[in-house]
Amino acid sequence: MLTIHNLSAGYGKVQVLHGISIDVPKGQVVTLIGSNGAGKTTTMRAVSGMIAPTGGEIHLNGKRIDGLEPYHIARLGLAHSPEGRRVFATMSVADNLLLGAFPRLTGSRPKGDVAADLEKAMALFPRLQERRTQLAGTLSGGEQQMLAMARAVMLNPEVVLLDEPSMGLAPILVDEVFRIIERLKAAGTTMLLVEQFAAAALAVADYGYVLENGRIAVHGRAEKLRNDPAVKAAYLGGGH
Ligand SMILES: Nc1ncnc2c1ncn2[C@@H]1O[C@H](COP(=O)(O)OP(=O)(O)OP(=O)(O)O)[C@@H](O)[C@H]1O
Repeated sequence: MLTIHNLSAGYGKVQVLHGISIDVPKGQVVTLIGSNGAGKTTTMRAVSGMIAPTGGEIHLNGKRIDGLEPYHIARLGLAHSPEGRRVFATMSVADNLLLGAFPRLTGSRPKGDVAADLEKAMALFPRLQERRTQLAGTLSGGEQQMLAMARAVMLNPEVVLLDEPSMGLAPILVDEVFRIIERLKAAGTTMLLVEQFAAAALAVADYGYVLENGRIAVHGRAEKLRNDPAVKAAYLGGGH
């Protein structure tokens, strides 16, 4: 579904990713783990077109997407729920969600029934349903994070990139975020997940990649990585 081949990317003269390859098969959850600064967010940004890759190829559903503009990549079915809850603070919860469907309305993909999808998203995220007319800027951090995830789902995406969905959340909300990821997975959503809680990410994922200094150090079935002594020692100590 999503294949990243030999991807290099960075910021100006600073090269962050040095030829990484990742495969995200249809209907699976793949997690990318690594320490701060390893390049996880940079990978997500390169895939969704927020930064231009300097090398390699990215294919979505067989179509080459590297070098395309972000709106074009979104129209092709790739939704990015970015780090840091980028919601539209002065718009209502419902309007934020409808904006998530905007690439569908402007693109060549089938429009589908946006109103029905809005209700589906509300059912998946009951907290948002309770606050649907409230301005997004007045939501708590956890609720804003859920709004960013729900907005990504409104695209009816082929693939969702979830960047640190649990960042800064109280433990009870972290559990809720992982429950929602489980539900999305059960509904057949294909996801690439970046998470600080590597153990929880590997518990929900089918496959994992460990990124170290912009290179893939290890990859394998999630269960295998969870039992790998080196991965355990470096990434699975404590945490969620
Ligand atoms: N906008 C930017 N301009 C310049 N350098 C950047 C920018 N964003 C990130 N970097 C640098 O790129 C490197 C990789 O950052 P990235 O955010 O991809 O790491 P990460 O693995 O997601 O870590 P974290 O969990 O801390 O977000 C870091 O050295 C970081 O300082």
